[in-house]
Amino acid sequence: MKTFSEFGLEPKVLRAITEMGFEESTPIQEKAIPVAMEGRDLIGQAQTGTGKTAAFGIPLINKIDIKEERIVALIMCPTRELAIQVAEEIEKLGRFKGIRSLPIYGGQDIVKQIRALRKKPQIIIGTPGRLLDHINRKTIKLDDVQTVILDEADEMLDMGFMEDIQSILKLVPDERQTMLFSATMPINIQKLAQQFLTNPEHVSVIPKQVSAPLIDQSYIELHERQKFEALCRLIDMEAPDLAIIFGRTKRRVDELSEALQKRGYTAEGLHGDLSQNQRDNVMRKFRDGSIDVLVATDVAARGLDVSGVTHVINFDLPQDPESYVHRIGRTGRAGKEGAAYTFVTPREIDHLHFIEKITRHKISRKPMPSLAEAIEGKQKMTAERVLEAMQSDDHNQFKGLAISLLEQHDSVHLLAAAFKLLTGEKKDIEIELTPEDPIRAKKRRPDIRSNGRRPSGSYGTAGGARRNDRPYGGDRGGYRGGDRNRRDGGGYRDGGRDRDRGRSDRDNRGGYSRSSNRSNEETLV
Ligand SMILES: Nc1ncnc2c1ncn2[C@@H]1O[C@H](COP(=O)(O)OP(=O)(O)OP(=O)(O)O)[C@@H](O)[C@H]1O
Ligand SMILES: [Mg+2]
Repeated sequence: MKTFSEFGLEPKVLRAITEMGFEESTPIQEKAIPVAMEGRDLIGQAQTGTGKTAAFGIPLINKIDIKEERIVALIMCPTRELAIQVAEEIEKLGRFKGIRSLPIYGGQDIVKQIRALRKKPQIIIGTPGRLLDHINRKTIKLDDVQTVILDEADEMLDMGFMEDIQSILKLVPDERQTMLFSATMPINIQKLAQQFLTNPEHVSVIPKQVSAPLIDQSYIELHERQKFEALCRLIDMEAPDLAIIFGRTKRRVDELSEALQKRGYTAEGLHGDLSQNQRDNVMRKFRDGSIDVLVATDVAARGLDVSGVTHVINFDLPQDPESYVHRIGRTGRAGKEGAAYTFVTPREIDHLHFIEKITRHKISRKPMPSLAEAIEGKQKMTAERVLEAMQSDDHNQFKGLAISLLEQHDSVHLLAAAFKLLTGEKKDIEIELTPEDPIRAKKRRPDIRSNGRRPSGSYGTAGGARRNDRPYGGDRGGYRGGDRNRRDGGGYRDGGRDRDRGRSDRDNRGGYSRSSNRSNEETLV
């Protein structure tokens, strides 16, 4: 892997990269940065968690003239949380150069945004709905934009976003550099890219499977009514540091997070019907570890980078292979390992096989965790917590109590009772969730995933992409990040009260309707 000093970047940009703890470039960065620095349009595809943000962020920051007082670059993201996160990374990369960037997304006070826009940011990172709002109010002008980036391009160009993106890009001069990035590039992105890109270079780092290599993928076959018990057992057995649980609908997420709380887990839900304030709070708590379990709709499937996520659990099977790849990609990031579990009801098995086929990765079957395994996991966890607490000195105040209790009671009984309390055991609380309908297998012509040249079922690298000659699997060399504290939750702004108007409502809900699920839209994200 190349070190960043080999790209010919400005010293101030290099310094920012070093400060972020990046030592070597990742494969997509190594390939995309030089192409982007030539000013060419590009389509960049690489597995989840492999540094695509910096792959476009670094050349962008390097390129911008610091004296510029106009908006010269536009980054579009499908969700608010992602816009916030990308803005943070851009901010860090541009810190020493003094680049001014601004996130613009729905749910935040528009007046506040207008005030911030007066400071003449050079880069806007936004969600399409709110961007259009500003364009219509003439508070954002795109006449001087020279670089456009669509993060999660396939999602952005999905039917739900297409119209907005078209309206926005019409206002950007044709003489510009346009870059698309995503871990998944369905073949139809080609047609769409033709509209927006000029002679793009395809930069792809997808060895043979599109999902990230360090994720251990398994599924558990069970009935709908067994899911909640299985989930609790799985969490107990696996004792994740941080886990994201994906549910199909907002109602599902609400019910599930409430049920988990009742059973004593620190869980909260994230979906597009919450206020921006609530969404920000949930994300902040998850990033700083004050909740261990995030229950979310697909609003959290794309791009979110929270370090310490060891587990992703698909409580409901995702609608399509792309969603599967992105959901599980919330773990196993930046060279770390992760585990992904998917619950599948008997009627959904075909759909699971379809996902396996398209992603070209076998998902291994695991039995439903037994009660014994769950109890063992929980006990181990509790013992670890107690032993950890013993290492620190701040339990001295309890020593007197311990001595006096031990004089009166049997030590084994005493400790066992304390353990019981500590495990927060609340198994007797009855939980009932509203059942969800099973996902039906959708037969998709296999070749729409491929670039037309590869065998059916192959996951398309972007168009005529040059396949990476070197498998990426297991190569952790590219990641020797220092001790970057990603869980500081910094930069999460308080949401405003205003709601997006009409057309940006999708953005306000933070969700995105997929063309394939239109009829089912209410229940999605
Ligand atoms: N060169 C590098 N060295 C070490 N860590 C890096 C490097 N580049 C990026 N990272 C870190 O890797 C993590 C994942 O990066 P990023 O979010 O950009 O992934 P991504 O490819 O966009 O994933 P997704 O497809 O899920 O959006 C981030 O925490 C980022 O800071
Ligand atoms: Mg990303």
